[in-house]
Amino acid sequence: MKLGYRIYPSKRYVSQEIINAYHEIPTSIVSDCMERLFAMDSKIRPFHPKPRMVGHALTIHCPPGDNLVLQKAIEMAEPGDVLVMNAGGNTTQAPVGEIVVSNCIRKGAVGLVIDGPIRDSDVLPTLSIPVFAKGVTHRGCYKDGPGELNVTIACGGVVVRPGDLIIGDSDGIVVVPYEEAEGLLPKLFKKAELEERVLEQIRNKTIDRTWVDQELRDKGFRL
Ligand SMILES: O=C([O-])CC(=O)C(=O)O
Repeated sequence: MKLGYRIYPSKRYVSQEIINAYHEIPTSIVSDCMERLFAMDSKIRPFHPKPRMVGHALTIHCPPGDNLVLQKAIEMAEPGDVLVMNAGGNTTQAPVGEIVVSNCIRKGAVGLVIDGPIRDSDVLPTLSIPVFAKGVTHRGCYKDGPGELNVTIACGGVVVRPGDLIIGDSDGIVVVPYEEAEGLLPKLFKKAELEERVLEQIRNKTIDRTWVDQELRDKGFRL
């Protein structure tokens, strides 16, 4: 297929059980458990009061200032998809507003992530799915193309492939490679339990903090 005009179906979906399990875990823990290498740019922020989101990536690659193939992506979207769009990092034209998000809701998508801005910023927080984006502008996009769907993209400094797991909350977005989604779960739950134990020890004042001085000494500090 001709570069710049590739449109592929996505056939990779993790199970609903895996999606449900990720709903229990904050992005901070997922990110820590992947060595903090899969975090999207923190400039991509939620524009929604309840931004918790877990779904499989439907990837979109549009030229800056254009959203023609995003319109096609909406019609290809399956329930549970997160539409993830490389908009070229352009923050002067918004590919996504109330009409796009309402159409995504019609298709059962669970969220959108754009390395560009939104518009209709008063309305988007009132809709039923979150949008993560880099800012706001009233200026809209053209619909001329070209563009690509379900190809490997970069978004917010992370590689995203069709079907990768996209997890979002108030802290931002983390991407779990499709092949790792199930295998990572035990590590995530173990870390979540560990953090809960530490917080309990802080609350009941039994926390052991001797490791701080030990770590400093190991690094050559003279205390
Ligand atoms: O359709 C578009 O170009 C984006 C937009 O304005 C909307 O979603 O409301």
